[in-house]
Amino acid sequence: MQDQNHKAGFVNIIGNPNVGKSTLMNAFVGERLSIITSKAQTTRHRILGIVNGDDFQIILSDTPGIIKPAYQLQESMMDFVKSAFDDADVLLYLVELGEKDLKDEQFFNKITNAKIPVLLLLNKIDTGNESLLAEALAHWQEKVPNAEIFAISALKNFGVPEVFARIIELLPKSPPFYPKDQLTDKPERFFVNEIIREKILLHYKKEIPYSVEIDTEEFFEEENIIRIRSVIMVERETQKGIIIGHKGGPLKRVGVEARRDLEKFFGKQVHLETYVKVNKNWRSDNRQLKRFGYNQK
Ligand SMILES: Nc1nc2c(ncn2[C@@H]2O[C@H](COP(=O)(O)OP(=O)(O)OP(=O)(O)O)[C@@H](O)[C@H]2O)c(=O)[nH]1
Repeated sequence: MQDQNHKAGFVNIIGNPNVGKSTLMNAFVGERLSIITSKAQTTRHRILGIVNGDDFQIILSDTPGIIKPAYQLQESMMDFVKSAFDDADVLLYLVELGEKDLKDEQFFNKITNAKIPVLLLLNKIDTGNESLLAEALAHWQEKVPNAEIFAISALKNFGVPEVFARIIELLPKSPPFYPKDQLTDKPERFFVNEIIREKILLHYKKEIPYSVEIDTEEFFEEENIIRIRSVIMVERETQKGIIIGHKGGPLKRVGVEARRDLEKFFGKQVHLETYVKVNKNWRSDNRQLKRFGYNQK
């Protein structure tokens, strides 16, 4: 049954490059032990992450292109920008301490005229002192009178919980937009592990899949490609030989098939590197089990 009090909505993060958007995302997500999605591309927003709680779902996205100089903006781009402002339930305008320059007036006017709540997050306050902070607060209050201002340090997680709480207050009552059970606690690496594991289940005899754990050590997204390095962990040297197989053929097949599925899943080209490592008796080691998410105690 749907909880009548459930809240859900779209929160759009805007701001100049390098002001700390990703760091803020990580602070939100880390704190709630929630998820970052598979960077789902929708027509209007680029979803950065979804933070789920029992009674809320925050869908965070940013608006690429919005801060580019006006001369680069084409008509269609302006529509895009407009829709980003209209569709969001809350706007997070991220600035950093010391930043004053408003490079794009049109964009700035959209913020000051926004019909939805604007939270102006003054980030990186750990880099300044009190007088700089006071000056910045006064500056932004005057420039964006419709905004609620929060002084934060995304890196040090200072002020972030307060922003988080305020966002939840501002979200409209709504059922979740994305399935919560499928997304909670499952970062991108989890999906990578699952896809590789599935191929191992398909291609090896019974006992092997149960001795295997996948650990994705690297997940690095570039503009056109995602570079992934995953370890296939086994308990014994003999299992390593079986996984690699005759002239490496079976392992190669796992890699090729997993990569194909990963490309479908992430909607992007994937470079996947897999290697096999013996981790003696990992299944009997509590610390290891916890690391792989089996033992939550
Ligand atoms: N001192 C300090 N540094 C921060 C803080 N937040 C972010 N940074 C740093 O600022 C730099 C840029 O942070 P990102 O989170 O990558 O910024 P971004 O806005 O996502 O950058 P783009 O995606 O390139 O637009 C990194 O070196 C961060 O470590 C903060 O609160 N304090």
